[in-house]
Amino acid sequence: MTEAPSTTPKVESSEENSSEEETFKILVTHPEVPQEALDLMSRGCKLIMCESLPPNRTEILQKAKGVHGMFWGSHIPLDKEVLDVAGPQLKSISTMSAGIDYVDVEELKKRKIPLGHTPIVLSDAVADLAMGLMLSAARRFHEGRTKIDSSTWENYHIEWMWGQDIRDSTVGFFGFGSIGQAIAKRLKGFDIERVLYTTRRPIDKKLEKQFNAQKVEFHELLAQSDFLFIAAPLTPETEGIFNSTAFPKMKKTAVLINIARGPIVNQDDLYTALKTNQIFSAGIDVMYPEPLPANDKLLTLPNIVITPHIGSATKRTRTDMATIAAHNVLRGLVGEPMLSPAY
Ligand SMILES: O=C(O)C(=O)CO
Repeated sequence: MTEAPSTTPKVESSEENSSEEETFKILVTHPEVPQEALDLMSRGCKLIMCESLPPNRTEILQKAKGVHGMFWGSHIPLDKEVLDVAGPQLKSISTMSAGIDYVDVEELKKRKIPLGHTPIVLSDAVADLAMGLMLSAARRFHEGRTKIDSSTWENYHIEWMWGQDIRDSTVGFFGFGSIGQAIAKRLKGFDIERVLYTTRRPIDKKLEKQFNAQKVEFHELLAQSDFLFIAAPLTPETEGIFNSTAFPKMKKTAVLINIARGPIVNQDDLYTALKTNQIFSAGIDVMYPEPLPANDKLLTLPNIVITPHIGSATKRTRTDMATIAAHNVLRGLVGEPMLSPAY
């Protein structure tokens, strides 16, 4: 990779004639950050490693004082308290995630601290998982497994375990950024009829053409989609938007897939929609809370496939995310533009 900053990160010493060369200190908030990223950062900087698993806020707060950079390796809230504890010398932060809903972005902007994150590089892995959820929810993988376990395998019925066809379907995207487009690319082999989408930001006309995609209003997306992917960030506008008002507008045969953030869907309302067959099924990789308690009522339903937030969980993807986050932090320290700035 050639993304290292053009100068070696060094603190400008405030002491005249200081003989001791000071180096930047970077707080690494997760003990399992891939070695490639640690090697990059430790070349010119001193790493302050957090050791707790699961990562814990108390340890982060204990170790944050006086650091210049933060490699934020978990989804623990990154807020005013953390920034206050760290102090005014803090000049660069990167998350190791695409979503930054757990970061107080306004507070960071106010303090003029650059923030990096790691979108794009995970889009393929997340899209692969989304395809898996789509197929397994459409064709009832989870329910099928329970039929085997309970010796109720009854395929002598012609209509037993009928699922939904993907060919000739209308696929909707709530959010059509990098992840949505990676899913649409994969769908090209499935002979779907058309793609509908909603987005905050307009997308390139060339992309619309490439995916035969059409921008629609949210209510049309709900009414027309046979498969509906949620691939948008969690914001005050998207929180809870899939709720008891939205589900009755969807087709009874619709399959909902969420690989973005749990709270975009009102989970109680999703439970009711699945239980009462307002929609056919769902496949979700994200939910709330995470981890989902083993006694959560969603887990009692036959028509939902649930994975434990593993969208980006492959060795290559997580290593790339960590490496990009490390470059972001290093670049922020020397005042260079980050590889993938969040703003
Ligand atoms: O990077 C993120 O935001 C994720 O949730 C990865 O799955």
